[in-house]
Amino acid sequence: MQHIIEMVGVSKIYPGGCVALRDINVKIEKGEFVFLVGPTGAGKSTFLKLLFREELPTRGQIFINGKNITRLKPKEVPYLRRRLGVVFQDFRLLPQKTVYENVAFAMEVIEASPREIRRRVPKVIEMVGLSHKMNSRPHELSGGEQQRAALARALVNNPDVIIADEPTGNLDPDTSWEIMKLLDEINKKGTTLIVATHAKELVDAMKKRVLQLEDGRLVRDEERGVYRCET
Ligand SMILES: Nc1ncnc2c1ncn2[C@@H]1O[C@H](COP(=O)(O)OP(=O)(O)OP(=O)(O)O)[C@@H](O)[C@H]1O
Repeated sequence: MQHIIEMVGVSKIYPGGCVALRDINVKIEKGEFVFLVGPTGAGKSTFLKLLFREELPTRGQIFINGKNITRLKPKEVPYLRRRLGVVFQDFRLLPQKTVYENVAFAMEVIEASPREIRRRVPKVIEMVGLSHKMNSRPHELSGGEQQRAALARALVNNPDVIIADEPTGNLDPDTSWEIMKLLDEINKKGTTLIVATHAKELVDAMKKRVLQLEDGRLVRDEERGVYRCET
C-alpha cells in the first residue's frame, strides 16, 4: 500500500553541526490526523520543513504520494508545494490584503483562472466560518479569525496534506479549541493533517495518532495517543 508520506532513515544536521533529526522512519496513510509532539528543540519544525522542502535531509529519503521529494528538480518544487497546505503559529497573512485577497493570492500564484478564483475563494472562506470578515484586513481580525483565514489560504488549492506548525500557539484556550475542531472537520473531509503542537489538553482530548520526538529521535508512535511529554 502506498502511503501519502514516508520517511526512510531521515537525519538532518544543520550547518554548524546541530543534529535536529536522527534516523527517522515513519509512514503516514492518506486521511490520517497526526500530532507531532516533543519538548522545545526536539525537531518538530524541522520534521515539517523537510515535508514541504524548506529544508533537505542530510541523509535518508522522503516520499510524498510515492514521489521522492529529496530528488526533485527545482522546477518540480512548486508542484509539490501545490499539493501541501501550510499553516504557522504567526498566521503569516499579507497585511495589506483583505481576507479574500489573501486567499485569492494563493490561487493566483499557481495561475488559476480568475473565474475559478471567484468561484472557489468565497466557498473556502465560508468553510472556515469567516464569510462576514471577507473584506477585513488582518489587523482588523482576532487571532482566531486570522488563523481561520490562514487555514482558508492553506485549503484553497485543495491540498492532499495540511501541515500545521503550532497552529494554536498564539491563541487562547477557547479559540484554540475552535481551530482544532476546524482542523478535525477538514480531516474528516479527507485531507491528511500533520500538526506540531505543545497543546497538551487538545492532544489528550482529540485521541489521534501521536508521534513524539525527543532530541531528534522518534521515541513514540501511538494510535489514539496522548501528549505525555516529559522534558
Ligand atoms: N536553521 C537552523 N540552523 C541551525 N540549527 C537549527 C536551525 N533550525 C533549527 N535548528 C536547531 O535544530 C534543533 C531542532 O529545532 P526545531 O525548530 O526543529 O525544534 P522544535 O521541536 O520545532 O522546537 P520548538 O518546540 O521550540 O518549536 C534545535 O536544536 C534548533 O536549535
